[in-house]
Amino acid sequence: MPVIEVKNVKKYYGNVRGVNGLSFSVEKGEIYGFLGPNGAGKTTTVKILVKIIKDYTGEVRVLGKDLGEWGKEYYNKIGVSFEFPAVYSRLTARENLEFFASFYKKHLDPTEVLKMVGLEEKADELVSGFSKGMKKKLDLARALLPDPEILFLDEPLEGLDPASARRIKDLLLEMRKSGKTVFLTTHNMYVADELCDRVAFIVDGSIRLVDNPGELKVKMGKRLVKVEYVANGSVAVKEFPLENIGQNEEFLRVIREHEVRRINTEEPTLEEIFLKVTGRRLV
Ligand SMILES: Nc1ncnc2c1ncn2[C@@H]1O[C@H](COP(=O)(O)OP(=O)(O)OP(=O)(O)O)[C@@H](O)[C@H]1O
Repeated sequence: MPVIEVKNVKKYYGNVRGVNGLSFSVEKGEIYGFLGPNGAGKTTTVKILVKIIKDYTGEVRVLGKDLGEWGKEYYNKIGVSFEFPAVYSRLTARENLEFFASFYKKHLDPTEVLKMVGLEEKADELVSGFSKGMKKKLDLARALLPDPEILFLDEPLEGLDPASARRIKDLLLEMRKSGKTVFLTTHNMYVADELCDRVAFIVDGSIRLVDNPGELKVKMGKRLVKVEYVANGSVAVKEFPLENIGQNEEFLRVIREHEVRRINTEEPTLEEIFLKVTGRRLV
């Protein structure tokens, strides 16, 4: 069942295209990655979905209702964390969450949420002394407070050290298991590849391609088998198409007649696919 349905959405800032003819849908319980070059329209899309931008044309339905029909209760159903953390420096981490919690009728326990993002030991420290990564984690904690059905995250792992990033990735995977939906934007292809059930490539304000990262690699790349073997006393390398490898006479000859050192299958990375689809460089 789709929780987000976007049909032919357009938003212009004067003459400047934000998004133009954007259509996609996100299923309940998936981690959906929105990928695209700078200026493609990712932030514009998220701003439309969280009701910051209202003057768009086209149809947007979230959790079964037209976006225009949702009132304040919408913010009990969604959690939003943008690239730049929206937290107060003069309060402690716990005070921040208690403050934001006061806006909700129902919310998770701030101490629990701090534990979820790995900030329990910093709970009573002032945010003014927090690093960029700690603020990012606190902002995610803030987004988690209403126990939202859908989480909108802009570059959720930006600035996190590897251990923190792992913890947040596991948290997002756990949320998915419990039926929550995560909509994230990122420029990090490894993050997208590891976390996302589907990725959408947005170019010039509309979607160019949507698929599962694993499927994409099979479809977009010619999969090759690379064989390293010893010939005349030195190591040689040959590549063969993976398709029907068992019937490939040349491949069979090489592995029968030589000492084989290594056989690898190679597939394109999501980064290579991104560059192919968008025709641009990663920034
Ligand atoms: N407030 C605004 N006023 C005018 N133009 C804007 C405004 N916000 C965005 N734009 C323009 O709309 C286009 C899409 O921008 P958007 O921020 O949605 O892209 P993005 O995909 O999020 O890019 P990035 O990866 O750099 O964050 C860009 O050309 C941008 O300059």
